Amino acid sequence: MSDSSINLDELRQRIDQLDGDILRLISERADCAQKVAHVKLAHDKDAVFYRPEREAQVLRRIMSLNQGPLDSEEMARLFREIMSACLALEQPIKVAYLGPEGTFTQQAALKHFGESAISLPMAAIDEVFREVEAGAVNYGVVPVENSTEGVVNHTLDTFMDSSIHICGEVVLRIHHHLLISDTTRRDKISRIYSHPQSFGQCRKWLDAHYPHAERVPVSSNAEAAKLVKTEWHSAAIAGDMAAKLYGLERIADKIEDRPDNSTRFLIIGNQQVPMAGEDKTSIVVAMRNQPGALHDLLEPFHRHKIDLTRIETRPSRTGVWNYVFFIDFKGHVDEPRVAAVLEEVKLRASELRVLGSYPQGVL
Ligand SMILES: O=C(O)C(=O)C[C@]1(C(=O)O)C=C[C@@H](O)C=C1
Repeated sequence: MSDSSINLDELRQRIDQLDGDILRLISERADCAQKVAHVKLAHDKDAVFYRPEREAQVLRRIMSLNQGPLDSEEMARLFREIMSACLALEQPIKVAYLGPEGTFTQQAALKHFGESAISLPMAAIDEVFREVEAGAVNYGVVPVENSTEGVVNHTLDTFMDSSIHICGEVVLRIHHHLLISDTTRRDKISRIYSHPQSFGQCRKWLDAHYPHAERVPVSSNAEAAKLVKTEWHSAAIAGDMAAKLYGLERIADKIEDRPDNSTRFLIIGNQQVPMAGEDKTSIVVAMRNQPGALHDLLEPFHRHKIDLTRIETRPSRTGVWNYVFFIDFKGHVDEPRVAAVLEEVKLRASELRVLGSYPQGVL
């Protein structure tokens, strides 16, 4: 036996030993989570099992303890899955997302809740809201803004008619690929299907590589991938999940014009989330139509040194809501300085609603 094979055997024995230890520790952890569930139920028969603030703390702690060789994000992803399985033991979590299957929103849902969550596709954003409001699912996931294409107006508009809370956020790096099926003639591609936002995100690449192909907008990237299965002269722009789901081949990878192309998704639910330590708050404010309204609204944030991360204006759909602003800022409503700012804003606005305070996306 050569030296290298002795080493290999020894190393594999060590790995077997470690796997046994990891297995025992994960089982012990799962046992603890089950006990946590009993404690929660003993206090409240309608106990809430999913705790976004605790999950964010667990993942941040793992990332700060990690010393390699795996990188911290990779390590956090492994713990994400362990926690997801532990939560499923407490209560299987149902999550509605903007479908169909294979969309980036499904990818975001799984990134946030882990693979043990039961994810259910919905045909439209308002359907995701409705399912959560009706209690048919525990949580929902909807896209809210893309770094290249901007805000998803439909999501913001739906918040105006809903009493739902934001419980979390997740940011997903969006990589688009050009996909074909096994029957596609790759030298004869004359039609490309995708979602309008994805066409927007890959405009320059398409102009350079397929200037003459017809660009056909469809309701989702997954739908685009599905259509390509049956057409020999068509391709689709979609992500990894859709490619795998429909067994398509990637003939060009990462064709988005901006390498940092990412989409932010919101987790919506019926629960208010306690402070995690690094939180964000989203509010919607209606101001009367008068000069200086926006300045009046923002001035208290500036004075209390609160960091705004986003502000969007949407047309009001009722008489009362003249100007409607969606504002995100760092901090939690339970922090005194945030509570003070909101008190001031309330005096200046015709309407103020806190959509939610929630942990800043960790992964
Ligand atoms: O700490 C809790 O409340 C738990 O239920 C345990 C646990 C975990 O596995 O760490 C599981 C699910 C919750 O969402 C948060 C954390």
